[in-house]
Amino acid sequence: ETGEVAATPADNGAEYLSPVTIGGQKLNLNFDTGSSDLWVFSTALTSAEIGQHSAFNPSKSSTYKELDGYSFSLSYGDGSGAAGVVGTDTVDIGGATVTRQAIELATSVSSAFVSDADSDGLVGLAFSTLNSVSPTPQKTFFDNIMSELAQPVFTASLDLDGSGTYEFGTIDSSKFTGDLEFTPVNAASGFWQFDSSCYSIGGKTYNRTNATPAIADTGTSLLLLDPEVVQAYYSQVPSANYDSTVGGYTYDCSENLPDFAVAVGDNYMANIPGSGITFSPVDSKTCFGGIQSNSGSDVQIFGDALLKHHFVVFHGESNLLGMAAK
Ligand SMILES: O[C@H]1CN[C@@H](c2nc(-c3ccc(C(F)(F)F)cc3)no2)C1
Repeated sequence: ETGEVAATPADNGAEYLSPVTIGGQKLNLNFDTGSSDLWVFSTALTSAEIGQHSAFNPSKSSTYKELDGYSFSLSYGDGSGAAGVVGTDTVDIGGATVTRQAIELATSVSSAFVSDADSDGLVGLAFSTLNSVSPTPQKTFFDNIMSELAQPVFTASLDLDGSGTYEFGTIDSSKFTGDLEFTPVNAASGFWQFDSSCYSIGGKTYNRTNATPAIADTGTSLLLLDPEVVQAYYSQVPSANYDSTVGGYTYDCSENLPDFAVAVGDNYMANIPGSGITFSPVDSKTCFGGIQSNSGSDVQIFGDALLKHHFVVFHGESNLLGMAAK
């Protein structure tokens, strides 16, 4: 079995959404390799909360089964969150289908999700150990389907031009160039976590002692690195400075930015060309960088700002992360 869906940029490229059919109802969901809950807007929300979203209506699905007394409550890195009830239903992602997938129906969502009008919820693709359902944590879609897949993998090939895809069960070699390099993942963290101990700026490589590990997180827009790395990068950008009003490093959009690369394990340097560093404009002449600080937290977050330049393989059986240029 295999499945393939488009990954379409939304929210000015801050996220990528893919169509998922649940109990015959189609929703546009954010595939998030940094969390492990599949949750959706539901008709239990108020019409003000639902707004332009598609909301799952359990009473309209002939295959939905409530998990009596089960609930979930989630909060994301940026303080947003959702909470509600849990059931199972048939979930189809581009043809890859799980018949009894736990789906988490939001009965409350934070304002940021209400105003993020394009996303109808999330598909968590980190490890099931991080699932938030009480009293019994539930398995992710990938965990449920892995044994049925032609290969126990899913891949992310994100692209701002709208050509991006998520695929389950196959590695499409037409989607990358050069070698696919695999790195061991520390699944005990619950994340797709690996070591990253060097980086390069404008082609000059720097080795690091006690670098914090990194995670591959398709649900994070930016590349959130240790402060010393971020300061080193923007020290090479004359007009760059930390602007607390926007909460990050900004610079003149006219700057000729140096290339940046960061290690994924011991045998892959993931490069971002200087022309691909900017995340968004702040005003007519100032730009906000895709490289920002993780504020000294104990993990570096390799989000879409990095991942969209690469073909990424998440190998569930051998806990490996594969990276290739494209
Ligand atoms: O928690 C970590 C797991 N992956 C990261 C993640 N963050 C979100 C998110 C999506 C949409 C929104 C909102 F719509 F703006 F509310 C907020 C957060 N989705 O994955 C962070």
